[in-house]
Amino acid sequence: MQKTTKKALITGITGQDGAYLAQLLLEKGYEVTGTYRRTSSVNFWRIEELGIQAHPNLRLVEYDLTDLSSSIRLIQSAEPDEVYNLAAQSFVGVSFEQPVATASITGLGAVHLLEAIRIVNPKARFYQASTSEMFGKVQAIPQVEDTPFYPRSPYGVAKLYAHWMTVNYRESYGIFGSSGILFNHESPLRGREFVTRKITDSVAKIVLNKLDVLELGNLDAKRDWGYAKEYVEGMWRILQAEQPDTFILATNRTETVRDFVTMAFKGAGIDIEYTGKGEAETGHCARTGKLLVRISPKFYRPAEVELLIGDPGKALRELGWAPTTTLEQLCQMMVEADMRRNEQGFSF
Ligand SMILES: C[C@H]1O[C@H](OP(=O)(O)OP(=O)(O)OC[C@H]2O[C@@H](n3cnc4c(=O)[nH]c(N)nc43)[C@H](O)[C@@H]2O)[C@@H](O)[C@@H](O)C1=O
Repeated sequence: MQKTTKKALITGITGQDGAYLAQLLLEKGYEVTGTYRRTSSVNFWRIEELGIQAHPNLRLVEYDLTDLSSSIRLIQSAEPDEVYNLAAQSFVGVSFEQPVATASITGLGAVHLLEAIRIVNPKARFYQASTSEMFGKVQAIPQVEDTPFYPRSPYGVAKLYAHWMTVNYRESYGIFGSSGILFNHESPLRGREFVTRKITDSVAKIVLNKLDVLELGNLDAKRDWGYAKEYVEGMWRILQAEQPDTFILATNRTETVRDFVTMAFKGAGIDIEYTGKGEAETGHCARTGKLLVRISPKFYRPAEVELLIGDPGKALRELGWAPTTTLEQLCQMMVEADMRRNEQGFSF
């Protein structure tokens, strides 16, 4: 592989996508600056699991993207050719409880970086992590780049603002600002607050007798789930394009949360059967009848996104990007990782 001498800045390096993207860029020869937020317990387990935390071309810096002057100093010191804005308050459920913080971090944070680029180095390329949550109450099936947006959560609204500001800086100041509208993307590095990882971690715990029952919210929600490691390759390709633009990354397949639960238990050798409807629905082991899944209203959201399915045709045509990992393979990979972690007595 031809090595590059470019410099990249990744905000949110402690997250799933930040870790995978850092790994990819380091393999390509980039010098990477990765930012993390000061919290009481900064967590580097993902970059440690990928074995890149001590890479000589990786520099970790503390940064708060709600602060404009820090953003300016960050662009000055990192001197990036490419900026990937992956930092966010990214949990949809939490955004209903913390709408203002979500707006500030997820929405305004992107503008701080855009302003810093405009002031310090307008030639730096900017990638904004946009999301299928912007389609929310979907206006077309499947969703494509020009499907009208209709966000259904404070998170979706904040991301839509950041998305349009990226377009606006592109059109107003000629900044190479691109948006990847990524549909759900999962992996063994996914946080346990998200439903797929919650499910695979719980399946492992149930099999190992560390948990009794898996409690979930809306099992009917349908999502287009892909493999995060492939999606960060798409992010990189988006910034290598000749022109800044907006691209959907998705698999064009949608399944319910219930289907994912069935798949995950199957991956651990358990067939599950469901009875009842709505809040009374339960899932049982087909062989023993043991209760495995029940509904808890506390996991319902005030407004739900019922169905997402994206058409990644433009990314295939213009970037040569296409996902290859099936949902069954992805689910199996996650179940195996969680079995291993729980057997070893730790799980993040
Ligand atoms: C693309 C997009 O993808 C993600 O957003 P999300 O789709 O909200 O992801 P999730 O895994 O939290 O929920 C998926 C579905 O699953 C339902 N669901 C049922 N029961 C539980 C449950 O117990 N926990 C959770 N978390 N969800 C549940 C829940 O109601 C929803 O319908 C983020 O990365 C976001 O940052 C992003 O941009």
